[in-house]
Amino acid sequence: MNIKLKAPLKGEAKVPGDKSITHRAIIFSSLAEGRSVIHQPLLGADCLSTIDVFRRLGVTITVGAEQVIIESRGWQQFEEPVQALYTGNSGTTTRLLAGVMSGLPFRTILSGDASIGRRPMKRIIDPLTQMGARVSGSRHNTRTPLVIEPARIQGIHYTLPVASAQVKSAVLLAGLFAEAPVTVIENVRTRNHTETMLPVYGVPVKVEDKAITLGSRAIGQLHASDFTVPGDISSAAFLMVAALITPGSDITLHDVGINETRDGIIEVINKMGGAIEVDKQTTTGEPTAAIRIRYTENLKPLTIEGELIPRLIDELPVIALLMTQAAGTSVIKDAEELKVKETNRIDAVVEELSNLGFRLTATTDGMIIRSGRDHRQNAADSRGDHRIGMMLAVASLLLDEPVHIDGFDSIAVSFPDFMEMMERLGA
Ligand SMILES: O=C(O)C1=C[C@@H](OP(=O)(O)O)[C@@H](O)[C@H](O)C1
Ligand SMILES: C=C(OP(=O)(O)O)C(=O)O
Repeated sequence: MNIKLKAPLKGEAKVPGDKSITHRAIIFSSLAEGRSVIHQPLLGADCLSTIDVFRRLGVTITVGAEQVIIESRGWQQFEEPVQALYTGNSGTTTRLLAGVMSGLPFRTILSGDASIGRRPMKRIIDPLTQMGARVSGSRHNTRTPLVIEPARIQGIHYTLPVASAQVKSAVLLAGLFAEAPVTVIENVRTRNHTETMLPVYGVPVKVEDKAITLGSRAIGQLHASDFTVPGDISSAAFLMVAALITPGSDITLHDVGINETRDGIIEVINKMGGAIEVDKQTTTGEPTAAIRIRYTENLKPLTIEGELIPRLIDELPVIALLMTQAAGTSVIKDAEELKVKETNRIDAVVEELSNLGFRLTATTDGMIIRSGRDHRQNAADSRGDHRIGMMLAVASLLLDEPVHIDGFDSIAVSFPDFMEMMERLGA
């Protein structure tokens, strides 16, 4: 697709629902007996993959534009599937559901697309196996398809070897079925939606410093509940960066989730001197805000590393683009995890933006980003990765010629209305 976005961006918008939270709301609602309504869900392809899996287990799920209604007879009434369960392009679906399936009384097989087939699964197979789950993967237990046999799940005290909310959540979800308490220790904090949402669905969770604990057989306390999903800050990030880098822009994004484990991009924009105003809303559930962003000249370069990285992991491709507009050299460190996302996002960002003339160098754990641009080609490849596709579309705001982006339809994974929203804001 040929894309040339023009600015300035003006006006107000509401970004789609949070992907991580929508996945979890679908999972908890499907496991619980009764009727649950998810308000303002994300209906991107990844969340539809999670819905599809539970439909195959016999859960009735009605998808509307503003809400998803889940009517379940509870996990004990799930039907044994007669096919492998397809998880599409979604790492969250694959890893979280491996935890869930570990506790079910029948055999399941989880497999996804080619990208999922390249992503590491040993990180969940190891702790699940230690819990007594019978999970095996292809290629010496490192990849999908995952074959999961019924087993008695034991308690565990597990320290996460990688900062991953998906691994933490896989252990906690299997832990719902465990015969003894389950504790996960995370030395670097990752997104906390599993532990903050479980109590809404009736399951008490003890969070003490770095330790997250569930009681034994906690699944017994799970009940149906309604849930309102806030806007996804990871989707808002593309619009925020678009406005920051295009002269004359001034936009306000409403109802953006600003959970403290997800708000790293706000810290980055502030430290770079970007014009951002965060107006916190008083809500009972997830914290949200209206975020106003204006074009900013003379952005300051920045080095980001350490505990900040998990708080903005999915925003790094578009943050790297933002850093090309700073007056000096910026550095992203401690971000090796980018190599195992939908694609190797260190290589994808550095190579695709370098092809467009921007000045980036890959390092072992991130990248170095310099200011300025040499004119190069106007063709780029999303590599089948939604976040790379949208980052490249935002990059077109900085170019004179349209950019041809291969595989742009991958954006449907997390932000199907991205182009419509950009147009509504004047792009
Ligand atoms: O738990 C989640 O919902 C997610 C966790 C993160 O992955 P990791 O746990 O692999 O870091 C993130 O990149 C992904 O988009 C969603
Ligand atoms: C990494 C991502 O998602 P997942 O791991 O669920 O495929 C993402 O959305 O950027």
